[in-house]
Amino acid sequence: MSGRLASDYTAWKKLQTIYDTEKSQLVLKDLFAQDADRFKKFSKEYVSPDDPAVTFLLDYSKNLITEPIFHTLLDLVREAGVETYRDKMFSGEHINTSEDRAVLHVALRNFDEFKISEEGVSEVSAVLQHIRQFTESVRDGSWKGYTGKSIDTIVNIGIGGSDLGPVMVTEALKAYSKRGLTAHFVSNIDGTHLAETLRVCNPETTLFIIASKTFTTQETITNAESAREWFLQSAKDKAHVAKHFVALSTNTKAVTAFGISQENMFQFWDWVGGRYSLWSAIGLSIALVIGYDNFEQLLKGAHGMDKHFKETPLEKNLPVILAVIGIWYNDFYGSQTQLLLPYDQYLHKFADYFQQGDMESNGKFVTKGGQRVNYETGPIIWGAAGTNGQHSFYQLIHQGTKLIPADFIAPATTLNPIRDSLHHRILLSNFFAQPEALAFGKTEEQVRKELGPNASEPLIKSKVFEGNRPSNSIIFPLLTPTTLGALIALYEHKIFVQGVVWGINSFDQMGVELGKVLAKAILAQLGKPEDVTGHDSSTTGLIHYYQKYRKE
Ligand SMILES: O=P(O)(O)OC[C@H]1O[C@H](O)[C@@H](O)[C@@H](O)[C@@H]1O
Repeated sequence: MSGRLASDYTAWKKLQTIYDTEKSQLVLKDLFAQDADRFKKFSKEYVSPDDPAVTFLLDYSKNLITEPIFHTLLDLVREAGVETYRDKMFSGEHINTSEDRAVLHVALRNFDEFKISEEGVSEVSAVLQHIRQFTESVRDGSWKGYTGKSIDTIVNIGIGGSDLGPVMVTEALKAYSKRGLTAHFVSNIDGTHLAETLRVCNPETTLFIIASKTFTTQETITNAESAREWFLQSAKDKAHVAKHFVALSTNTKAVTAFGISQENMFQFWDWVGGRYSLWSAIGLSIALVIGYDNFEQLLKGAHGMDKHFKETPLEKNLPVILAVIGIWYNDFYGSQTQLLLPYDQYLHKFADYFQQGDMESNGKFVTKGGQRVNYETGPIIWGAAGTNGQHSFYQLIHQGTKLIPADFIAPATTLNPIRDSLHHRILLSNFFAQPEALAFGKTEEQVRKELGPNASEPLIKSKVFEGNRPSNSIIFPLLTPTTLGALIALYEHKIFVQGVVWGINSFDQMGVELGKVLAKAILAQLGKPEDVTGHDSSTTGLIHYYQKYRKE
């Protein structure tokens, strides 16, 4: 975030030379054969500084690295000033320079430990209390709807950062959720999303949570207005809106203009980025579903990781380790993508969540200093829950032509030990087998032996696995709110470290603007063909085609 080009750093140049000269020797099979201690050297156990029960193991030994490479990568982190920028973030400096804002999601889960003086920080605990009171009254049934019935359904209306975190976490912590309270999430402007949700809602017992940092996002405001219209068809009296609509926002004026009173508004601040906001009032739906105490555990788990990130030397600092390994593939091996593969059905939205978290943060081609980078920045994030991915895209990661680094993530024990944990043992056997297969493959010689002398040459070749495909493995005892908090914060800080090394601003999102502006202009032209002006022939042709069929 110094704004310097990463490729100008001495360590970067050194890494390039190492890559050019040593690449052919970086063979996992040999690296493991040469060093019996490789796993010991390249794995670390995280134990939360706050709670020894929050722990996981990161095994990064199946990466195309040696000790000198690892240390040169850490030199790069040092040279880029990551430690200084980390401390600036924690102290509330305005490191989001393009928007002149602090970046303080760590203040939302701080519980008064780090001293941060920024406007709003002192209000965090009051908002948490507000969340506690409100969630308790909804969950114990004392919050009543307009006909005196308790709430049994919540609908979070929000998009991007005001949707993805709550969706991911409520799915991940479903086992901790209150039965009898159903949560829906409406994000898409496509009327289908709202219509299909409202079909299963009862206006007397439904609470709408309008989640929008800016309270100006077209999708969210339109969905919220339509939900209010639907609600009033039954409730009739506008005064009833207060019992069924609450807002999560930084924009008090727009919230009150919408008709939601200030006491039903849960505040947050401009130093909370949308994709880092699940820890703020945006997490209200999470607290409603899993209860306030579990929500607080989630925050505490993240806080433990914040402390680890802030206080641990670089060579033992887990977000730093993940970040540098990612940089090694992204910038020297030319890998375009990064897989996130949780072997846990509860984490099936983890990759979706970090698509925004990582790609909106680090998908930038200009440094903070305004220079076009001459290297790759943020990777494409994708993934699916194991074992589903194995029956879908794993063919390509095993035998395709691309190098795709993968993070495998799994709990050692399951929250659903059906048939004496048989399912879980099968799941974990796959979690252990896949990184092994990727790393060590299967040689032509092995295939020949297996198939016998009559096998055809093409068949033999098609069954060879070249191996040498890298991965990290993360294994933790059980998926709990605290462990989940720590895992999310681990990846958040990894994104931070990479952004600093690449010299970009990980905390703005200018790239989502242009499409929005064009859509607004086009919306005004959709009526008549003669109104469609100022576009290329392709866009004009597409709109004209639509106009032949439009009914409304
Ligand atoms: O919460 P809001 O203000 O509705 O924004 C929703 C989303 O809008 C845009 O896509 C971006 O700015 C995202 O970062 C943000 O999360």
